[in-house]
Amino acid sequence: MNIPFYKFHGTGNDFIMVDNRNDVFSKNNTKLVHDLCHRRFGIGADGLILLENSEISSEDFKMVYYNSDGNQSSMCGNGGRCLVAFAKLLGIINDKATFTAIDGLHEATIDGNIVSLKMQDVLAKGINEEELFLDTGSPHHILFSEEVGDINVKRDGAAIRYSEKYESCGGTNVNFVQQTELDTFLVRTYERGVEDETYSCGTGVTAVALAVNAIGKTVANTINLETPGGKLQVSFENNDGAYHNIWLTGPTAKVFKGEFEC
Ligand SMILES: N[C@H](CCC[C@H](N)C(=O)O)C(=O)O
Repeated sequence: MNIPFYKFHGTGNDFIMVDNRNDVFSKNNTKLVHDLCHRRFGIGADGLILLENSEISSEDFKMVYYNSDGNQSSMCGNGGRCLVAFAKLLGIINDKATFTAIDGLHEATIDGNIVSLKMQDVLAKGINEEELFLDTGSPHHILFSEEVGDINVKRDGAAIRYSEKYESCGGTNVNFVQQTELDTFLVRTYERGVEDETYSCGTGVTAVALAVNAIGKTVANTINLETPGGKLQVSFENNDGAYHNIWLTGPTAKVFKGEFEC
């Protein structure tokens, strides 16, 4: 069977998008997803995302996310943003969306190629710079640096991702952060399940934005995150460490359409 796909990226975090409302995709075929995401022998992507019908009629669709290792994984912020753009292209939505992902319900808005995605609430009480870990739909360890450009992200990220500290919980993503202005931070991310640096990570920059506010590096509640793949913005409200009304905003792009056999 030939299955059509679209290739999208959100600030360089790139995905194979499949309209699976007719359940055409073999969802337990880890090898297929891995091979499709392979940068040399496949289409090439950080992940693969299925758009499916939601069991809840008031929702526009459901998101199923796979990392490029072929395994289903936790929430993907950039992938969620790209999925909203994909749903718009398919004519499923107009300028707003409500969908279910593995971490629950998400609202989103789209204006041109800019998608804003509402993230789940996060409790960031009592965190400190020495032990910065937040789960924003995916797990994120955060480290600060004077010069993120000098870091070997693949080597140093993997060391933390595979460390004993995170072994029992399936590992973590790792974000290296450099403050450049009061409300602006450079972020480089090692992604679990890609097992390499990605050009950006939506749940990662969300974790960074909440963390820098929670530990007092900024009092801003709209944070600019600059990643190798582009610029993202995270805005939020904070009630004594309980972060809510968290929105991840940034560009998305459709790169090409194709089809694969399976
Ligand atoms: N690799 C992540 C999921 C994708 C996160 C990232 N692509 C994003 O935009 O949030 C994990 O397995 O925890």
